[in-house]
Amino acid sequence: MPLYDRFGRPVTNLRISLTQECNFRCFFCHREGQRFLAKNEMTPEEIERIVRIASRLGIRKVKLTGGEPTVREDILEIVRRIKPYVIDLSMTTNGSRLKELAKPLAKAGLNRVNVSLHSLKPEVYKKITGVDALNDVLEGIEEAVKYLSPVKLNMTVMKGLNEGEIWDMIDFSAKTGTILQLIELEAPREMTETAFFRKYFYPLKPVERELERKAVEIRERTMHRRRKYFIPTDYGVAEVEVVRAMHNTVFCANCTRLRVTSDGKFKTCLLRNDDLIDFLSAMRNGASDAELVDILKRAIFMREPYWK
Ligand SMILES: Nc1nc2c(ncn2[C@@H]2O[C@H](COP(=O)(O)OP(=O)(O)OP(=O)(O)O)[C@@H](O)[C@H]2O)c(=O)[nH]1
Ligand code: SF4
Ligand code: SF4
Repeated sequence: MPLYDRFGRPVTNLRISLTQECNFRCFFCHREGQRFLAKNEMTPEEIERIVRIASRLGIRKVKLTGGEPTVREDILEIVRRIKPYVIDLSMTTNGSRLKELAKPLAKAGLNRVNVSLHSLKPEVYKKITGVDALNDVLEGIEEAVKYLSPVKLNMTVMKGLNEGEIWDMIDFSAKTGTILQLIELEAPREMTETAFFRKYFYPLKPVERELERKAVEIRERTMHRRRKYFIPTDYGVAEVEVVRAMHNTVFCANCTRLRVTSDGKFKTCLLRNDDLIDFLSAMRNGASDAELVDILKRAIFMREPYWK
């Protein structure tokens, strides 16, 4: 049985940032909301221990994130160590190393991947990510579909950059047998009035209306109450999920996630930074499992919906 927070939300997912390092330089990167660069990374043993403890409290879904998780040399060991405690073990990646890693990751126990793919145009891709890696990523996706299905493609939609590619991307996802996630740019409250946010924010509500009109079927996930649209294309039916978090009270009311920063702190919300609870120091100072359970429970108690 999972634990519930004060707002009646079960906590069933752990999103673990393995590193803040990344081989890309996306200009809008939020690094899982971790504002300060941390070099102090958890070891595979420490990651395994916190996953084992969380699994005892009903947290059986784990997502590995970053930075870029595959830049860690010990990524296969990490996956191998935590898989025994996890039902759904997934990773969010930029896809640049998937061509060589998809098969070994699957063998180590990874179930699925989400790959960032913001554009199919090499020049736009480079403008967004800072690297000329579109071909590598496309090859990585092809490999991932063989071993880590279902593969989700994450497209953060930004005004003036890639909003004109949404329908091409829907075709591409049908063609490749992947699921497309259209993601609205998001930021904490204090940043929503910045020139940067105003410049790139592209609201997805109108796109959702169009998807609604074209869909042959619509399903709703319990997680965030996100809607998934089944859209007919020339290549078969595409599955399109919309991630629209900004000012979305329903999204937050159905959030079941707890985050772990790369330097071993629980983080209760992507958009908050006043909510960090250090467990790694306690672990390194000899804390017992029972003490770590208490720290985890404290983090769950602190959780609250960001948009209320
Ligand atoms: N505000 C908010 N945004 C989120 C949250 N989870 C994911 N997102 C957004 O969705 C993007 C893609 O998330 P992913 O890491 O692919 O994970 P996911 O799609 O949520 O997870 P699965 O569907 O279970 O694979 C992130 O970069 C965020 O912008 C969340 O809990 N809160
Ligand atoms: S690939 Fe991901 S972690 Fe790396 S810079 Fe881009 S958004 Fe950030
Ligand atoms: S409370 Fe809302 S903003 Fe915070 S992590 Fe959950 S869904 Fe995201």
